[in-house]
Amino acid sequence: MLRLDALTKTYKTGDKALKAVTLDVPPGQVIALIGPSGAGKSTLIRCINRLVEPTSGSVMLETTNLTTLRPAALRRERRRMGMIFQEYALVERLTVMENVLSGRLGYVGFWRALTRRFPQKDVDEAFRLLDRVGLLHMADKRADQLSGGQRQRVGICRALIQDPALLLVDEPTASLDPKTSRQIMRLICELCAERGLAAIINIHDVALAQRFVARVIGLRFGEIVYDGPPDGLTPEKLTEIYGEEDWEATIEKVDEDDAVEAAE
Ligand SMILES: Nc1ncnc2c1ncn2[C@@H]1O[C@H](COP(=O)(O)OP(=O)(O)OP(=O)(O)O)[C@@H](O)[C@H]1O
Repeated sequence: MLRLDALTKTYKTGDKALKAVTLDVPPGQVIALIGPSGAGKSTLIRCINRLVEPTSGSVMLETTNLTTLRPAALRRERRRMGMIFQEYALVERLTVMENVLSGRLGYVGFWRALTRRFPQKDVDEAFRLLDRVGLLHMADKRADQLSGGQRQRVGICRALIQDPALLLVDEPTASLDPKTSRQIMRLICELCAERGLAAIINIHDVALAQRFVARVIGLRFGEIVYDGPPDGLTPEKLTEIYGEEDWEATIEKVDEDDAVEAAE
């Protein structure tokens, strides 16, 4: 459903953030993107919806080449790509419900958006989504009254109400504690499975990636150096991706997490 072909990004500073990355994402597949700081993970995610303009190569979303679209057509295609951010990107002074409905701004007309009069079906869907993520009782609360985990749930609802074909998720748990991180990763993966939604999740926590997804992509210096199942991430592979470190500890941590999870 998504194909990146020789996708390259060289920033004006000369940084080669992506070097001819080629990647196929089948419908409904959830991918974790791992790699050290500066490997190009955020750049890859942002080149897909062109928040960052690729230097060369192509991004095909189903039959549409996103890299050649003009602004109006790009705006339409962006509706099909929900984005979830590390810092949630909520409007603090708006309510939870208003933040979720803002995911529909790409669909409703200008005047409706200005007066925030959304169609009833959008409001109904927002209630359904909030119920699904356990935040129905918070619908009227202002975003600035929520915890980090609750904010991210609102961010997830806002992305899903777009009715996307693909989720682009940039460090969804980087600002959260370990238990909340696990809950958020599980929620994202469950929702993708329920909706048959494909996702690319940029996540720096290897143990979390290994725990929740079936396919992991390892990036290093803008190139894919691993593409496979989580249990193929041996200490040697992780060293290849990240450089020297004691990976036995990370891999064991997954087992420990299982025990913690079972106890919770
Ligand atoms: N706006 C920019 N201008 C110039 N160089 C940039 C810009 N954004 C990123 N880079 C460079 O591109 C490379 C990849 O950065 P990117 O943020 O994509 O990596 P990352 O894997 O997401 O890292 P992190 O995990 O630290 O967020 C780095 O060398 C970075 O310095």
